[in-house]
Amino acid sequence: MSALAMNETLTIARLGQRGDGVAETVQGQVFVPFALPGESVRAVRDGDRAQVVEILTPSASRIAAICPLFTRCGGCAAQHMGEGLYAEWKRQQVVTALSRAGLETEVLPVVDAHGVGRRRVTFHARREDDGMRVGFMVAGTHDLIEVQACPVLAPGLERAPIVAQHLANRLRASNKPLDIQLTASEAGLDVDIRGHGPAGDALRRQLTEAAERLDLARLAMHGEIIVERRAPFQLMGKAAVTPAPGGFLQATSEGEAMLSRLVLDAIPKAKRVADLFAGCGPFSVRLAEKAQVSAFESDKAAIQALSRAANHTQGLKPVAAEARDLFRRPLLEHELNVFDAVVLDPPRAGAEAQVKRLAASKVPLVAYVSCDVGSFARDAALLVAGGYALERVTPVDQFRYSAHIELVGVFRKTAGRK
Ligand SMILES: C[S@@+](CC[C@H](N)C(=O)[O-])C[C@H]1O[C@@H](n2cnc3c(N)ncnc32)[C@H](O)[C@@H]1O
Repeated sequence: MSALAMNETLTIARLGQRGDGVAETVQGQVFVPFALPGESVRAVRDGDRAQVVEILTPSASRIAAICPLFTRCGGCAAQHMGEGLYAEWKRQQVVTALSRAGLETEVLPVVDAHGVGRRRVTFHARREDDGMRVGFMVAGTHDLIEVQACPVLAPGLERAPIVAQHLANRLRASNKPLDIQLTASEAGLDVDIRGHGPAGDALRRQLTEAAERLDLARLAMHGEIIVERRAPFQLMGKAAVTPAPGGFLQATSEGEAMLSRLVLDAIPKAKRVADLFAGCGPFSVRLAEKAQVSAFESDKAAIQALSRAANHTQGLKPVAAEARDLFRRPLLEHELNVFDAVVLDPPRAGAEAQVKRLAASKVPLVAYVSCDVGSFARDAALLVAGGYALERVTPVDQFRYSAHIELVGVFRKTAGRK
């Protein structure tokens, strides 16, 4: 904190996008982590940020955090918000982004999709004087905080902190900072370690022995499988999908099911559907219960996982899966026009190149799943300019207590290009 730090009383006017309280002062906005609208707080200010020293008048919406590490661990931003305030804060992020892009539509209430909790967690590990330290990053620092249990994780990840510590200890000789990602699957823990570099034969033997001892389903390094004792799978509709190590997965299984339901509801009669940015196929395998699906995705391993799952699931209509970079080689209008509906679920950057082609197409319905309200609003404006009406947006919360929000937007072609 600088020598200019000041201790003063601030009144919180609203919540910022990341969940900080925001006070309006004569010097401009001040962001106050863990303060709520309507609260008066004594705080130490440093530039446009301030740390609460004392809450003078607590908000009626303030609740007790469920985790003793809240405010120290960087994982959660919003355990102190009551349910109503929390849901409206998340919904407003969507409303604000759309209105900034000049878009008007119905934004439905936030759908809670936490379910039994997050099915994937990444621990950071690094060597310190007294051994390997394993934990989460402390918010805004490079410090690690050790975590014995994390209440936002699914029960299948209960052993995750112990497993991560054990694996980190085995890898201590490398002296490298590691990311240890653990995913709860139906067959047990699926682990992928990053940061170590290639494993030689001796280390592979050691890790195989560790996987036995820890009863892991699969252990990989940098996405390369060291040992697969049982194929780790996720149930997606009627399909059992084994994602590639470290491959994308929706954060909760409830979130994946909810996003899929919203997508299916948006395009109920479609007979030919394109699933763009399909990942390992959670939408494709569910859509294929009723429609012929063409899936596109840049990650070859994800496409293989999708194809394998679709081929092994009884009663699905054909699923054609193609590895394709949709930023560089988006589907063109003539390729798009054969579909009754297009589903797209791009990464945070959105899908500008693909959406420009979609805007110029004749596809009647588009279901756009997004994990970033800013890129969604930009892309939505392009679709609207191309003659689509944005009928509704449903925010979906699968990252409980974080500032993150997902959504499903439904677009219908109503006119030619404007
Ligand atoms: C938000 S994930 C969605 C995946 C899938 N729909 C799901 O629900 O699991 C975004 C996907 O886009 C893929 N992706 C990223 N960049 C891409 C690109 N340039 N072209 C095609 N796919 C891309 C990622 O590999 C990832 O699988």
